[in-house]
Parts: sequence; structure tokens; C-alpha cells
Amino acid sequence: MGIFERDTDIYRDRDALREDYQPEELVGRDEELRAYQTALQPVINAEQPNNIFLYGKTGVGKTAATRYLLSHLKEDVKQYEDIDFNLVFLNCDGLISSYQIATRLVNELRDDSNQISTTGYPRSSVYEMLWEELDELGGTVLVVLDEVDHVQDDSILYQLPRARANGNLSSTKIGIIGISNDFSFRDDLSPKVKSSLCEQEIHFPAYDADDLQKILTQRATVAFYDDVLDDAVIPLCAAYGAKDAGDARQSIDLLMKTGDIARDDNSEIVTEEHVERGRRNLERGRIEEGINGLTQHGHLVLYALLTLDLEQETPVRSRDIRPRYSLFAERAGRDPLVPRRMRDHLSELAMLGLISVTERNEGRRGGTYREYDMDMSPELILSALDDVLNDVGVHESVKQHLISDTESEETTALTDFS
Ligand SMILES: Nc1ncnc2c1ncn2[C@@H]1O[C@H](COP(=O)(O)OP(=O)(O)OP(=O)(O)O)[C@@H](O)[C@H]1O
Repeated sequence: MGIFERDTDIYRDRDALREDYQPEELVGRDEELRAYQTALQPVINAEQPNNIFLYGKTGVGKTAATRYLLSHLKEDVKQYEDIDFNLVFLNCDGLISSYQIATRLVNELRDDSNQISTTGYPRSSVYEMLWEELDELGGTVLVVLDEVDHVQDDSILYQLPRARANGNLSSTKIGIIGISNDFSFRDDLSPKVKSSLCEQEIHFPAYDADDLQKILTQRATVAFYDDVLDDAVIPLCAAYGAKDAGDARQSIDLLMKTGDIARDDNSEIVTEEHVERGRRNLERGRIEEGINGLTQHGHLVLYALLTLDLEQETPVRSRDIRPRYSLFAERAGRDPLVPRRMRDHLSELAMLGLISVTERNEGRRGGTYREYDMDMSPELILSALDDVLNDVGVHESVKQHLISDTESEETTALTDFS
């Protein structure tokens, strides 16, 4: 007998939980889909399309809604002979300049034998090639720029929506759909870009627990066999998703991790306990990834705040974190950073969701200040702070939280911080 055997007791189609799965219907997005459909209506009317800007946090269905509506649009235009419709979809992740976007678009529009190199041309020549390719298509062209916030200069975002108005296109009607999860990107656009690119804006809010339940139920029906999921599983995954960020991707990932753990257990049903383990497992991965990306000073600030938290000293102001941080920095053989730079590290930790920050008001004297607190379980944080513990030593407050393999070593050395 071979060493591999099929184990499909739980999953009917696990791929339905993967990122690249396109659901047939989008649930819980009626209002946004209506607004989006209205904004796309000029295409069907053979009119100049709107430029549309979609924004909202990560995992709230911006790309899914775009793919869903554009695939319908592509089908529905076929009934009108006077519409020649073309779609170009570009994800801007990894493309930071207008030049790179323009060369990629030229290459998307050209056949394989006629591609241009991604360096070496003056920008104006690449734009000329782009106008030529676009105008040759004729009809209506929609260009989708997903994750458009990666682009660091405005040029293409100004040129593309205005290509017709500026006389660069004569036969083609062009519309741009920009998609972004970076709220500051839209605010930082220059007024002239904003007014053309953001002609129609559609905001996708975070999902609440009810929305996430609907989304998860839809996926689970395809992914799992009937009656395999305990009744509490989907509500629990949805509740965690809503509490975290209202992100459908994260909730679907949790459901998949939950199913995988149940499968690894050879369990015939998926239970709440599998959800809890799945959540811990994903959280550990997320924390490790966040912590690994920090500098040593970031680690030292985090370790300092963690020890204060375990001594019940949180929430705490940065000036009260500073003595502990400075002590740890010295132990690690590093000069402590100035207070402002230390606060930058606290902000970064808060941005990564590793710690929480609350703005407080000093009352009648007017000033505001920030207080910091820990959000994550100490065990998870410590398991990712190995190097710092080696450099600084084990603080008394964390000893009982060191995870079992370290804990079991009777020799875990405590450092004297007095
Ligand atoms: N309303 C919905 N119904 C069904 N599935 C959904 C819905 N919203 C999101 N999803 C699913 O959640 C995942 C994330 O959605 P999507 O990629 O559209 O998010 P996004 O807002 O574009 O995020 P990002 O800004 O990170 O690209 C996808 O697998 C998508 O199919």
C-alpha cells in the first residue's frame, strides 16, 4: 500500500476556502453592489465610462465585487452590437512608479511577440505606446488598478483618466477603476488627480458578525460535507472575524484552519474546540510574522511593555515605559533611543496590532497623552521574542509564561534586574 491515502471525510471541496475561489454570489454587499452597478451603467449605454474609486479595509470584498460585476458586465454587453468592450486588470503590488504601470499596461495590451522591456525608454515614449495600444482597441476600455496605493507618483493616475480629454485618445472611451485599502492614499492625492480618478467613490465598510456568518455559511456549504460542522463553528468564526477587523479573508482562513485541525485529528465533526485551536495557531503565525519584521529596539520596547503588563502596571504612558526599556537596552548592549524614537516604535507595535493605544485627555489643563497596553497573550509574544530573551535575560515577571519546552527546563536562568 502507498504511504498516501485520501482523507476526505470532512471536506467536499476544500478549494472553496482558498483565496482564488470566486463565489457565484456576493452576500451582504447589496448596497455597495447597487452603487457600483450604477457607476458602471454608462458602459452598457455606450457612453463614456465613469472613473470609479473603491476603498475600504483589507478583506471587505472590493476585489471580489469588482470581479463579480465585471464578469457580468462582460457577458451582458454581448447583447449590444454597438458596444466593443475590453477589460484590463492590473494588480499594482510590486509596481511603484507610473512608468512601471505604463509598461505593464502596454505589455498587457500587446501580444507576446511584441513586448517591451520594463526599463530604458523615456516615460513619454511609453505613454505614447500606451495611447497607441489603447486607441487601437477602440470601443470602451475599463482599466482596473487593484492595490493602486502602491504607486508612489501621481502621473499615470492623472494621465489615464484624462487621456481622452487631453487628446491622447480619439476612438477609445476609457474608464479607470482604482481600488485601495489605504485610507490615507486617497486623502493624499493631489486635487487634480482626486477629481478625475475619484469621480465616483464607493466605500466598502468592514463586515459585522452577521455578514461574516452569511459569507462563511455560503463557503461552508460548498467546502464541507453536510452536518460535519457543529452549529457553533460558523458563529464563532464570524464573531472572531468581526472582533478582529471585519475581514472576510481572515474569517475564511480561520474556517479553513479549523477544518484542517479537525482533519488532522481524524475527527468526523468540526467543533468549537477546533476553532479555538485554529485561532491560536493563526494568531501565533501573525504575531511571529509581525515581531520578526521589527528591529531589535522594537523587540526591546515590546519586551519592556510586556513585563510591565505582567506586573499589572498597564495601561502605561511612554515615559513610564522608558526606564524599563532603557534598562533592557543596556542589558542588550545597545544605547537606548531618544524618547521620540521610542514612541515611534510603540506606534509601530500598535499599528501591527501587537499592543493597544488609547488617547487620553488631561482634563481642564487640556493636554492629551497616550497610554499603552498589551493585547496579545504573553505566551505568544514570548515565543517570538527568543533572541531578546537571550540578549536581555529572563525578567521575573515573564518566567511563568514561558512556553512549555522552555519552561520544562529547570535551568531557565532568571536575570537579576534589581
Ligand atoms: N460579500 C462577500 N461574499 C462572499 N465572499 C466574499 C465577500 N466579501 C469578501 N469575500 C471573500 O473574502 C476574500 C477577500 O475578499 P477581497 O479580496 O475581495 O477583499 P479586498 O477588499 O479586495 O481586500 P484587499 O484590499 O486586501 O485586496 C475573498 O476570498 C472573497 O471571495
